[in-house]
Amino acid sequence: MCLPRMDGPSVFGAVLDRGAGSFRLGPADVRVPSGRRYLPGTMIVETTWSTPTGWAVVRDALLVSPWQRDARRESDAYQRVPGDYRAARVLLRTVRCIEGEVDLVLECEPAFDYGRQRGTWRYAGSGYGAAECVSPDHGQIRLTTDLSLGFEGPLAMARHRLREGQYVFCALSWGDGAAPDNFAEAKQRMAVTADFWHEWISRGQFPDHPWREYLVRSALTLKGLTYAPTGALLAAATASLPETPGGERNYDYRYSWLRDATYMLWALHTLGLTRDASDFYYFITDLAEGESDLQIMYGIGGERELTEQTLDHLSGYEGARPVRIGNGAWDQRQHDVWGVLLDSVHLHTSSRDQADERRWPMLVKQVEAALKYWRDPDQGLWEVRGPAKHFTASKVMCWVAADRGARLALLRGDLGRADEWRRAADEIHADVCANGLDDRGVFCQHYETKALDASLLLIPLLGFLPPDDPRVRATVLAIADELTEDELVLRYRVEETDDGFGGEEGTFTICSFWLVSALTEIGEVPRARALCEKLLSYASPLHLYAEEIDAHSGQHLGNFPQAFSHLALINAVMHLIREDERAGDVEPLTALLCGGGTWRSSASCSRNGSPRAWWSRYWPRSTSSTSRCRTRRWSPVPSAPWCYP
Ligand SMILES: OC[C@H]1O[C@H](O[C@H]2O[C@H](CO)[C@@H](O)[C@H](O)[C@H]2O)[C@H](O)[C@@H](O)[C@@H]1O
Repeated sequence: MCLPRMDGPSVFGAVLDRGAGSFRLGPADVRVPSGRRYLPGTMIVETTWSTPTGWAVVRDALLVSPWQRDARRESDAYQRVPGDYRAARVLLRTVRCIEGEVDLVLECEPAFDYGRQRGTWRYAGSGYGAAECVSPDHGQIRLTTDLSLGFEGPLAMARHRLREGQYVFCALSWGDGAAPDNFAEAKQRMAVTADFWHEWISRGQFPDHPWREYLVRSALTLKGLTYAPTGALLAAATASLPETPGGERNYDYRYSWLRDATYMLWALHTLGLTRDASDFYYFITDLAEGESDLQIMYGIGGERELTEQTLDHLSGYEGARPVRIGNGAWDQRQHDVWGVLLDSVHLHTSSRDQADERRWPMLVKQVEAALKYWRDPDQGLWEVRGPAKHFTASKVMCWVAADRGARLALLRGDLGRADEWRRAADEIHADVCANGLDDRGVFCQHYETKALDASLLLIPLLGFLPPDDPRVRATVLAIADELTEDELVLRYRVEETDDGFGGEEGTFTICSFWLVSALTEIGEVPRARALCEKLLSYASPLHLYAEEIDAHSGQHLGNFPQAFSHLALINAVMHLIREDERAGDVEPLTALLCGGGTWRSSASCSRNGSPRAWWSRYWPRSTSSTSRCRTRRWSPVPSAPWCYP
């Protein structure tokens, strides 16, 4: 747990070193729970314990509260428009004994500043139920409980025999967070938090399908990675969980990458969850105004410098060192950055038929940057720390910037720019097709290699070429056959790519889910379905995914939960569900998404803001009603013949 923000220094960091702070509430004599789950549709975790004497259920939640209209504005005040709820700055834990009796123990041992500083406990008030732990340099945290607390050095403890039907709570609060005073209030505030999550998730449109729960959990996870005061979206909730057991590929992902964030919005859009997008665009617009070049990533408060350092006092997860915070990629040049932003804005703008005027100058700058730099080498979307290369995927993304820029310019009636950017897009397209292929007709990692790279699975997904193009088919199948371990996809072969680090890495989950989508696109549906089923079988018991999977052990590797994996899961699963609909297995999802049982005109499809399936954005499928919707949408923009009728 990191305070006061998700990118702050940890207070409980035992995952990276047993001495770096921990907080346990559970049975005294059992360490492994019988089961864990999220309460459906929420971010409340429920852990069930079986002990020799009875059963207990623990619920944990970061509380969300209705916004207090008279709330004081603080230094970390909202930069975005406040909604009805805000983070309450309280971690609430409740315990109920459901059978027999359970000896309960609470052990709270904070270690501030990534374990570098111990605090001092003292009681707050006249009883034993409230205490605060004060650190010399890092503020304080408070514990409020209906148990009786005592202190053993840096450890606050409570012991209690809980009998059937009894319940207790404890709340950890910080900043201006106000903890509940008693169990009744705790229960009520847990219910408000559940309401918040239920309200949010019910804005989405989820197909009635056996895989629905994977979609719901992925969407909630992406929402959980939102930093509401600024609109920033985090790549993952952790730092330095290793990509190789015992290895050195340990990075801090508690930042906002443009790439990760805009792909997150793409996935949420697919499910009809579009409202979070505008906050992120305002976040980026603020940053881009006054800056000549947009960075590839920012701190979640908009910080520009994210200098990497190692925390050598920490032993690392299962000994994987060094532990890194900050991220050395922050000042890299990665040429996909303009394309991901333009694609995302284009998707959201065209589905709403409205554009934000303030955003346009910022977007113009991004297209111009893509056109200025696309001929240069870069570090690529995998952020390699070896020499810059002419990465094929980066050039494709520059094409995306020009292509989406041209479409947006046309929507605005800016015919001059639309024409100029269309011609630039065609030039980049031709360059990629001339230099990015090997002699088999397979797209390669960069212009001077024959190595494969899973980022090229984006070619059909972003509409650079249609899925029935032989080069697309050859690339997708080459990756499926040659860049996999036990069918799961590597982002590249580490021995063929100088990424600046040693050692192996696991298969990249985003790439495996991209392969599901790409195989579906090229018509290899049984293979896509088998891979998707396999990937879903690797989900953690809470349906969460880390960045990577070890293909041999199934172990999740890297930071956790990782937005990349979940956003790609959403798009892969929706690809296959659409195939089911096309085969007539289930009610057409497209009809559900457009808000009724029958298709309306393309105009109503877009005007009511309903999300047309993202996969149908670029190429017509002659028999589907989606293509009617799409055909009308795209027809004014002149481009490659396969894109438009
Ligand atoms: O490959 C080395 C790089 O690995 C990390 O980057 C990866 O995570 C990013 C956040 O999800 C993602 O945007 C990127 O595409 C991934 O390759 C790490 O952040 C980099 O510092 C490191 O160089």
